[in-house]
Amino acid sequence: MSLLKAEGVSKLFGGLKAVSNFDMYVNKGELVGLIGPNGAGKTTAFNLLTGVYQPTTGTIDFDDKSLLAMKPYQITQRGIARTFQNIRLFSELSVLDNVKIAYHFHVQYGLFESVFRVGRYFKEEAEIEAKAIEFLKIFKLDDKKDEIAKNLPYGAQRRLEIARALAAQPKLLLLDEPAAGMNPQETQELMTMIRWIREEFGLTILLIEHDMSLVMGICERIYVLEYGSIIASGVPADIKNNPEVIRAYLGSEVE
Ligand SMILES: Nc1ncnc2c1ncn2[C@@H]1O[C@H](COP(=O)(O)OP(=O)(O)OP(=O)(O)O)[C@@H](O)[C@H]1O
Repeated sequence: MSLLKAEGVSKLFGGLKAVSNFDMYVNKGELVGLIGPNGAGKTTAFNLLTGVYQPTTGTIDFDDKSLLAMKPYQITQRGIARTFQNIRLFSELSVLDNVKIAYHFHVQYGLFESVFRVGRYFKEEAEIEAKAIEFLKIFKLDDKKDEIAKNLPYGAQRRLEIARALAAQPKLLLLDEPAAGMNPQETQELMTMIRWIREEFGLTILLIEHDMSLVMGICERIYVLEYGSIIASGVPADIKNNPEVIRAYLGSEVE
């Protein structure tokens, strides 16, 4: 059953068709890749799926309901969390606070209790902190919980952004170039973490990535975008050998 389904989606910026007649689905529990050369429309597609942009044409359904006209925060509440190509952390806050903030939507205490800090407030704050630390552990960040986010090395900031997205308890996680700026060893570790969280949390994951070893290594299905249109889709072995894909990536290895 598809959790996410986009049909005939286009996005025009003035005369430029950044995304054109985009059809894709992601089944529950799948790990799907979205690849394509620079400027192909990958981030625009993510921005359409998360309500940052409204499509010029087409429909987007998530969990059997339309996402059209919904604001990004409403889409997060519906169960889609994402990371960004250019990391967007609360850079002046601690590592721990970055993850705790993601629980906002789930916190149950009312205004009285939060203002006067009584009863349930303390219990829930303690629970939130314990859960946030669990997420930090998954991403090997628990020993850095009190550091200011902006002082973390780049690879750790990327992992923190994923931990924060996960803390929003999404059904679908969208990762925009999670391995960007990571060295091969960090990329390998990240692959293991992505596989693990998918299993552990029963997540569905859609990721954009330029690192072909990561895409080919973990994705079950891949969509290839070029000039805003999907030129191929299928399992990694088929994508690797697809002449259209090789042409689009002319000069670079699809391995
Ligand atoms: N807000 C915008 N206004 C005008 N044009 C835009 C806007 N956002 C993206 N574009 C254009 O749409 C096209 C697709 O851009 P997009 O960032 O989605 O590509 P991408 O595949 O994510 O690229 P990259 O791999 O370099 O991140 C590009 O030509 C880009 O210049």
